[in-house]
Amino acid sequence: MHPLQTLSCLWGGSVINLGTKKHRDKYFNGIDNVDYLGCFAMTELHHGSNVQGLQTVATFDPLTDEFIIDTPNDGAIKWWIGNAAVHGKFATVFAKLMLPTHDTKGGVTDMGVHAFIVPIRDMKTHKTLPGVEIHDCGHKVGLNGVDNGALRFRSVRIPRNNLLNRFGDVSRDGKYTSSLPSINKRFAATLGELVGGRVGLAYSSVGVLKIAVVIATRYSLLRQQFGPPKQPEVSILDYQSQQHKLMPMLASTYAFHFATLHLVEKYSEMKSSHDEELIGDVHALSAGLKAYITSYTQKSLSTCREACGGHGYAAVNRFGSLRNDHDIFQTFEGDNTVLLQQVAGLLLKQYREKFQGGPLTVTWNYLRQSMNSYLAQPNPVTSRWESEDHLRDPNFQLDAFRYRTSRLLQSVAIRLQKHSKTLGGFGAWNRCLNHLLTLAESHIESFILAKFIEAVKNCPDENSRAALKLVCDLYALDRIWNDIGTYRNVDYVAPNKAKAIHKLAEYLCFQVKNIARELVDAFDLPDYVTRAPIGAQTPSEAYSQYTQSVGF
Ligand SMILES: Cc1cc2nc3c(=O)[nH]c(=O)nc-3n(C[C@H](O)[C@H](O)[C@H](O)COP(=O)(O)OP(=O)(O)OC[C@H]3O[C@@H](n4cnc5c(N)ncnc54)[C@H](O)[C@@H]3O)c2cc1C
Repeated sequence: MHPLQTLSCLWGGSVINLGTKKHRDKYFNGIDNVDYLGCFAMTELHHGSNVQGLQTVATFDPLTDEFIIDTPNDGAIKWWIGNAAVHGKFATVFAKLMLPTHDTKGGVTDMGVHAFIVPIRDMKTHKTLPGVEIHDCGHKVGLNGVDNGALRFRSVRIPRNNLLNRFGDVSRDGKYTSSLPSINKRFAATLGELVGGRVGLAYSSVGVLKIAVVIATRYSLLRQQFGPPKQPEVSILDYQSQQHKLMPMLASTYAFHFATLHLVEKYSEMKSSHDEELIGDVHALSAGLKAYITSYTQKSLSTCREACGGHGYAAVNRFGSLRNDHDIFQTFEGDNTVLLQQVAGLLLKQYREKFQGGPLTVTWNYLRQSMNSYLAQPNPVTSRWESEDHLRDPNFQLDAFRYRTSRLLQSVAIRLQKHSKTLGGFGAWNRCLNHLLTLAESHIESFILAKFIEAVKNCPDENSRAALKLVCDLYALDRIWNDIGTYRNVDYVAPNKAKAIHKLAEYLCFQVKNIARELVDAFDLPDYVTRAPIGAQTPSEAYSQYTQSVGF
């Protein structure tokens, strides 16, 4: 998805999802035909991740039936607001809703953060409206095709109807009503409506990863350096080290492809059914997959650049711009470290509910089955099994992933309980933070593997199924090997089995290399999408396109 589309989704999505019929009637067509270009103004100079710390205020004036939007100090200047500096006509401004208390002292009550539609430029002249001050946030590391602006409001008056009132409303006489009982519940519902952006980012990040993997793999097949004495040079993908850099990445790209397809499906199901359980699932999955995949892609972009040597550094071959433009995917729509903590928090909630006998939602269901067996010691017999059939058995692979998640979950729950006695909840959480992040990543990896295994099983064509199975096995065993210390520490894997896993993972890298061209071609990305001469689909054209790009 193009960043501009993400931006219009954020602005449009906020009006549609946080507003009610009157807002949809008034704004939908204008948003849809881009007459009403707008922006999503949540972040402030002093607060990004901590949305509840926002300081912009919207005070209700019962005399005029308006809200007055104010930036009380420099820390509350809206910052990084996409589309604000150049094109935006409207902004969805997140501000604390203040209601007069009707006492003699003229006090106000803070009802928590709400969203308001604030016009920022004149519809005809495009001039900035009175009371609104806008500046460009300046040149960025990447994504400079989209402007990001800073906004200050000085007593900007907007009609009461501009409150996006799906989760909380103010009546003509200044009374607050909401179907949700507390500020925290309203806040969660408001942010919960914004998961669409994360779904889009997770999906687009896989798109970026595909482009990078396609370029690096095709070039690695073409490029030749060294070889046995008096024999032709070999392709750099014949080197074990190059296979190790790129083939698990190719396998991960396939794994993420299936996981994000599932996420998009669940998201559209959620949008039509409004099913509570599904909403919880999609919230956790979108946070986890966005964080996990965008971090992985960002690291991979550097690996691909390096894997293509000097020519990988030529701007025309795109790794630099992909790396710069994608980098911020890790931060916007929720910082990855913050999002993973939400996943860990939800896992702990499920863990507590399990022990209180409550139901588990579908995505987490494996915890019910696995927790019981994993609280016992690993089986000393299976921990030694090392045959290829066993290691390539999806049951073993999934069991290993889920075992790790369950152990991490159980141990962090115990640690949190212990530390909270002396450090309090916040301190205990911070003491266990790295453990919690590992837990969240482990859960997401388990989910991704489960979806990959399902995709292999459902693949109708026998040859493609065999190829996918190979790729899936590489994904699983490479991940287990990466975390072999954890498995060894608890004797889930005995030394002989650890060795066998490593050997097989290396062999699978080699096998996947043998079908690497077909695997990248299957992404069906034409040259006008990859746009990197060294990654040209027709190998014979790669060098000539590249030399032409510098003027030969
Ligand atoms: C190009 C760009 C476009 C953007 N577009 C928009 C937009 O259109 N609208 C909008 O409202 N915002 C936008 N943003 C803002 C963006 O959403 C925020 O930057 C993002 O949410 C992160 O917040 P922050 O910058 O305050 O980071 P911080 O929260 O200050 O994070 C800084 C560091 O602290 C760490 N950290 C913070 N809290 C915790 C914690 N609890 N535990 C552990 N570590 C923590 C983070 O992991 C990070 O490493 C944009 C930003 C950029 C750069």
